[in-house]
Amino acid sequence: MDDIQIGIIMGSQSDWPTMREAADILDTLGVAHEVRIVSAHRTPERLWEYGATAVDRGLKVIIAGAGGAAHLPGMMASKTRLPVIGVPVQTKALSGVDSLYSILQMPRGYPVATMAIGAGGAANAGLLAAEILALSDPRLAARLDDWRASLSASIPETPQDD
Ligand SMILES: Nc1c(C(=O)O)ncn1[C@@H]1O[C@H](COP(=O)(O)O)[C@@H](O)[C@H]1O
Repeated sequence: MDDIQIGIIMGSQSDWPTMREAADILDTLGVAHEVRIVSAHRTPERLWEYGATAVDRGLKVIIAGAGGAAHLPGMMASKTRLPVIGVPVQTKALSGVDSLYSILQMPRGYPVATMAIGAGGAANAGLLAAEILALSDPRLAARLDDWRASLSASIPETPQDD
């Protein structure tokens, strides 16, 4: 794998079962990435440092997952001009709708590309990050094309009995 260009961050250890879906798809596509716990609420200095150094460290895309009052993706978008892809983590109390709205409703000027709630959203975050890198990486683009073709090929034309 090449230099690390994608950072996956999450608000808590408890987000990892969801966010590892993003890491898994990047592993499958051969895209180097790092994974960190960073919380706007609990580790604000860590968030500030991560955002302030992200460009100089060579990151190209940040995937940020958080649940509930999910300020992490938006605060990271405030701190770096790198594209931030937000993943709303499912919550017990409000099923992740709280996370979704927290991440989605950014003020004009600081966008967060917001995925679906939960594991599917995390996997799509990994894919979207890879698609962004593939714009300037033909070999990754070819791997993505292959991955998409094999997904299509795995879908039967008719429903099967169990
Ligand atoms: N939303 C945030 C932020 C943040 O946005 O900075 N930091 C932690 N959290 C979220 O709190 C939830 C519960 O965390 P715990 O399980 O650690 O209590 C997690 O989903 C995390 O993303």
